[in-house]
Amino acid sequence: MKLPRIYEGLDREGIYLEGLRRARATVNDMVDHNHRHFAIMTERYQIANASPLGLNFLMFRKAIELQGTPEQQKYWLPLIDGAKVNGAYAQTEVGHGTFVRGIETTATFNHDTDEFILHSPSLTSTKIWPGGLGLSCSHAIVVARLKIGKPPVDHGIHMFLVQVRSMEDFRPVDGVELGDQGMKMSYNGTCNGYAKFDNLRIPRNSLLSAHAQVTKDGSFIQGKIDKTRLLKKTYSIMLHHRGLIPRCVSFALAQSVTITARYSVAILEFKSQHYRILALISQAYAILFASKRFDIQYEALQQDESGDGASARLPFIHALASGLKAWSSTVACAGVEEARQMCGGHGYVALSGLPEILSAVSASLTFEGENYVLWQQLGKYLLGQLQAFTTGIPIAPEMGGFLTGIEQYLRDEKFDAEFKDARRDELLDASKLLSIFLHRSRRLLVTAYRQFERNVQQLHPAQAWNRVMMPIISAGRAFIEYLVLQYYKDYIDAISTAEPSLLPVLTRLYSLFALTTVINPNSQFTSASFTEDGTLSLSQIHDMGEQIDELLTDLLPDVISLTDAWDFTDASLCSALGCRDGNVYERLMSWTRQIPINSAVKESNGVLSSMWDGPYGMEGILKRDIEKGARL
Ligand SMILES: Cc1cc2nc3c(=O)[nH]c(=O)nc-3n(C[C@H](O)[C@H](O)[C@H](O)COP(=O)(O)OP(=O)(O)OC[C@H]3O[C@@H](n4cnc5c(N)ncnc54)[C@H](O)[C@@H]3O)c2cc1C
Repeated sequence: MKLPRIYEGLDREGIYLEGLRRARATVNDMVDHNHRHFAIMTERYQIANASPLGLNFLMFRKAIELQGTPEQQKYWLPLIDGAKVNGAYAQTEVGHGTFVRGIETTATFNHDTDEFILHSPSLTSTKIWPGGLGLSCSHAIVVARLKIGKPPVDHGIHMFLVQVRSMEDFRPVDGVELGDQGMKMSYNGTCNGYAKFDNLRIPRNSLLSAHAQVTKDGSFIQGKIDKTRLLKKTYSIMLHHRGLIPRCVSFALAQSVTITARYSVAILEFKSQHYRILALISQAYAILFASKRFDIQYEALQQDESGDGASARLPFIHALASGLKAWSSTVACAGVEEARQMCGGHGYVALSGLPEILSAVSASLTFEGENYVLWQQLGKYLLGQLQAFTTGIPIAPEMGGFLTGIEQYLRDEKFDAEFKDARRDELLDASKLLSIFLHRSRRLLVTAYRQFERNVQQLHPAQAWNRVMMPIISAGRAFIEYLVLQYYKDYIDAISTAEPSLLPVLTRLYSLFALTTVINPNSQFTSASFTEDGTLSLSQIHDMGEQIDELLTDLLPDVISLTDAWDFTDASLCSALGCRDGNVYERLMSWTRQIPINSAVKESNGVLSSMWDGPYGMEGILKRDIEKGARL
């Protein structure tokens, strides 16, 4: 029962060096054995940007793959794959995160020297947050405004591949100030950092030039690639990274429920524990199945070379990636926190592994598109599709099934929904459950659409949008929950022939996921949004509660198999509470005794000498002169 090394060094430098040690081990493994296992997730199943060498294979490589010329790719990709360079992706600035169009860093072409001058013109233009940039990166993709001519003409935002440290001694090159951001909620094994450029000269071929080039004479040439392919390539980087998040957060949630299930074996009979663990397990599976479906659609888009097909698909996939990312990270983050609470005080201690998983997953609410901004991107798409539908403009093929039938909602007709008078036992039927989610999603979309249409007659569109933002976000969330349930159902349908033995448990889990989304003790909005129009009755909600109870009883014997099925190793969980052998208390106390501060105390007869007689030690407090006459 040896204490994992990550708990040994608790100073900033120690934690970073531990992160680097682990990163080196995984990268060496990839290079030596020619695989890509850790290119997306670390050995602890965190998104690879948690590692100081992670963004090299993730964002740095992808940017060159999609935005570099064949020559640039030929030169750089082998260096990346062989870990001969370590790259970061530097887009965010102190003053500009979500608002990418506001980026201030400039790359001005200098005709005389055939170079760009990379410069941070203000405090707010300082690059901040790039993973690995603080201490570990030799290179970075820097997103900057391209300027050419006298007076300079702004050609918009472009990507530049920039060397930021010497390959000899790893010092920052002249003209770049680099630094670490210090301790964060999590991600402390890497060095998210800042970079300030002071007229740094970089060669003309630093511009990633697949789609736009600057010639020696300073001409700006847009690539000949057609508009759809250009859009596809530009969006692909974002879609790729955004699309990875559901998969990664499903693992984070699954890790937490695995730890909590193993910790809870003796207390699973408590209904609240029983309810919470199984609801969370069902969510982890729902996110995983949805992410698999997204991967298939993303891959199909990549393979689709036809102009029309790809251009029709792209907006849907973009909206899907935004919504799935926002939904899955929100659900996973709340779920990991719930799992932590379920372990009581032990879940709060670092040795449980849960605080690290929680704080890491909470970063995914913010990066790759802040969630509330992403909900709006989805909302914009949905409102646009509904408007197209109502005015007879062709809609995306993926939206056909959803929008066909929405006329009833637009006409305010009474609903004869197929679930309207569904009896108690019918409320477990997969198709009926799906139709409940479809109804709610269509209804909320029409509500938001109407409110927007009303407001936009009196206000500027941006003001109207702002006023209706919350209903739009609710409509987006309901749409994603409907899709996730649809994907879950498709997955079960597919598995019914491939793995029929899994069908009963996965079907129950599906129903539990759906019903606990409707009846969510933690969210009044959720239940209300299913019932407020009266189509689903209160007595049906009561029946759902009873069905949940029965599902919980049926699923109880499967809790451990459902979490073991993720097959996490003890080493990847790093949890005193969650090892496979279930030896919780013995391991917790064994690891606690091995924490360096406790070892030091033990070696000096049970007292940490610096705390007793050091400059601010306890001795000075307890043995201070007591004022005459004072009472203790
Ligand atoms: C762990 C971590 C790693 C990161 N790694 C990288 C990296 O490798 N490279 C990189 O370039 N960046 C990285 N980032 C930065 C990240 O991409 C940004 O933090 C993110 O884009 C959000 O931008 P911001 O921090 O400026 O927040 P803001 O966008 O300013 O958000 C602040 C608040 O304003 C709200 N808001 C903003 N715009 C709108 C709007 N239009 N409508 C409604 N509300 C709005 C948001 O909802 C939020 O509540 C990382 C961040 C984290 C936390």
